[in-house]
Amino acid sequence: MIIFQNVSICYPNGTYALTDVNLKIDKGEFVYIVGPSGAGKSSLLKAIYKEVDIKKGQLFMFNRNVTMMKDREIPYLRRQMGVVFQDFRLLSEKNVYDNVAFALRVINTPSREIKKKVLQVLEFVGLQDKIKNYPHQLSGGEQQRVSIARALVNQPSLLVCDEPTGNLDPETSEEIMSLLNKVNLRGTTIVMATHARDIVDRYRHRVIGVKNGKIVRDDVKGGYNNDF
Ligand SMILES: Nc1ncnc2c1ncn2[C@@H]1O[C@H](COP(=O)(O)OP(=O)(O)OP(=O)(O)O)[C@@H](O)[C@H]1O
Repeated sequence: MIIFQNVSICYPNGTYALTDVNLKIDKGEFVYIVGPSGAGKSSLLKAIYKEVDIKKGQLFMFNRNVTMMKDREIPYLRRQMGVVFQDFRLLSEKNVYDNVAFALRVINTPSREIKKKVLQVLEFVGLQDKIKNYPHQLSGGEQQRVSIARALVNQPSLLVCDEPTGNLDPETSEEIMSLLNKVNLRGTTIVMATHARDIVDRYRHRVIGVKNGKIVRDDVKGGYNNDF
């Protein structure tokens, strides 16, 4: 599903965030990206959702070479994935229903289909009773559920999560993790950058360690460890 071949990423100011990264992620996998602050975890995710250019190497996604993809093609690629951030990034002036529906409206989905899909996904994340609430009327965990619902409403095969539990207390983080596990069990591939040692140790999945822009470990069902 995702193949990095000797990928390097360099920001406009000359900082190399990834150098010569080789990585293959198969359909259906759940992969943690771990590593110290500034290691390149978010940059690796940004390469996947095409927010940064690839300086060197090749990136293949969904059986396509997307390395030099034209800007106008990027929205079509992004429709095949959902992205979840630490800070939720909800639209504060829209209620739960409209935050989720927005993702479908921008691609001109018929309104009857929007209603069906939005209600289904909100039930899946357990927010069917809060559809009229605004983000400020929700807890952090509920806001993250809305952002997961928004990421999933278009039924993507890939979910990219950048520190999805970074702003949540341990108990709420557990709830979000069990939701993400449920998503993965339905067949969605998940790539998740995290600093949450407890979570990586408790919900065992493949662990990729990044340090100084390089992959330094890749363990099947590994724990967090300190020595990356
Ligand atoms: N927009 C940018 N412009 C220039 N350099 C950047 C930019 N974004 C990140 N960097 C640099 O790229 C490197 C990798 O950053 P990245 O955000 O990918 O790390 P990270 O592992 O996600 O860190 P954290 O755990 O703190 O979020 C760092 O040296 C960072 O300073």
